[in-house]
Amino acid sequence: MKIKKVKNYEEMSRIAAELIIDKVRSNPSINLGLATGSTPVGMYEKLVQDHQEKGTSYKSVKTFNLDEYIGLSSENPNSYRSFMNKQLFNHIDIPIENTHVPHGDAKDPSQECAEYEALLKKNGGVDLQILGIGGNGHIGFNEPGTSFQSETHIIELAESTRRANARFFNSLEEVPTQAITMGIASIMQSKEILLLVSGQKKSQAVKQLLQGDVGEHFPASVLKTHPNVTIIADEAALSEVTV
Ligand SMILES: N[C@@H]1[C@@H](O)[C@H](O)[C@@H](COP(=O)(O)O)O[C@@H]1O
Repeated sequence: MKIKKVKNYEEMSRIAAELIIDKVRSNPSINLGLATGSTPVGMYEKLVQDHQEKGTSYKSVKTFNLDEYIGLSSENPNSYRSFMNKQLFNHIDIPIENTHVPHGDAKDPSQECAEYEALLKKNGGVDLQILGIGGNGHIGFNEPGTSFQSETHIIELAESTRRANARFFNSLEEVPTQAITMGIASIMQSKEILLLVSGQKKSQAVKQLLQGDVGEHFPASVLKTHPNVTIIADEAALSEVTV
């Protein structure tokens, strides 16, 4: 894993956006794997700004999001589909049919998982996957204990994850208990991975990632076995380790 140490959230967002813009310009039909959460918001803002000012086009780009809450329709403001439309898709020239987020309100969530995995394969997989990390080491919504062999599947959200994400909802009770997430194996099939980490509250997770063992107890540790991972982390996130 390559580690790029940056000053703060702003610099992390800028460098991540520059990397993506470079990739999109050199491969206009790239398949991007996208993440939600607070971490990539600044990066999306910069992609939108660049599109508006410099005209980087996403006409032939395809996107595949990591996960979605089960039970939330795409119109629900807390769905990851709404998040992506609001943060990115509505502001760039990507055809909406090129954007993929698992359907959280699918009648048969298991079938939706199988179809999402098939969709990834049919499109040749993800070229560049953007990731954030949960405080407990989750990537996508793959909670501790998830098999490294897992493909897109249904997950019971950890209590700590529901609490961390409750800030987006009116109350903790409203946070869904399950999600559909790309599996660890699905994520690992990506040709390249970019992990973004910012802030003191992620410093223990970063320490465990960099200094701990590889194992299913800490999902992000699998990234150490991938040949092409870059971590962009700010000083606060790296405050517990020396790099
Ligand atoms: N499913 C998402 C992840 O994809 C995200 O990386 C993580 C961290 O979120 P944040 O960036 O808000 O800290 O938690 C969420 O639960």
